[in-house]
Amino acid sequence: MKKQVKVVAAIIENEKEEILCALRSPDMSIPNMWEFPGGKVENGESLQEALEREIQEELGCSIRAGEVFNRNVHEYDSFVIELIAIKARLLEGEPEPKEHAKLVWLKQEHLPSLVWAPADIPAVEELTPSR
Ligand SMILES: Nc1nc2c([nH]c(=O)n2[C@H]2C[C@H](O)[C@@H](COP(=O)(O)OP(=O)(O)OP(=O)(O)O)O2)c(=O)[nH]1
Repeated sequence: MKKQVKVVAAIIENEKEEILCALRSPDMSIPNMWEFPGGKVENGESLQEALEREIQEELGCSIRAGEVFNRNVHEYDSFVIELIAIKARLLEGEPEPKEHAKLVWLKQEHLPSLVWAPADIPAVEELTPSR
């Protein structure tokens, strides 16, 4: 059976109504694809705790994680991911790409212009206005 992972990902919006998008670096798994920053939930953590920890580690800023926005189960070649996208707001600091190749802030309608990790497509579609 394929390994199962539970991953939380942050949908962080700034005051210009732009959303933070992160490019996975060539040496990460699922390389060179865009994602919402986050990572795996560890044993004993709530979804919100996991997300707040991952963002501090990866982007060096603090957030407050809010409600779940989208949940999607996606089967990759070597594992199955449950991706849980959670709305979050910045509390302190500016996001810095400590592990990612690049960070960009994009308006919701421009999100589909990026090449997203396949597991993220439902969350991107839910965020994107239909016209
Ligand atoms: N963080 C994040 N990971 C995603 C998204 N979409 C998606 O398919 N993934 C995949 C990529 C990775 O295989 C996995 C998350 O692992 P990770 O490497 O970012 O998290 P981590 O820091 O906890 O993992 P590790 O390197 O310590 O093992 O989920 C997404 O939107 N955000």
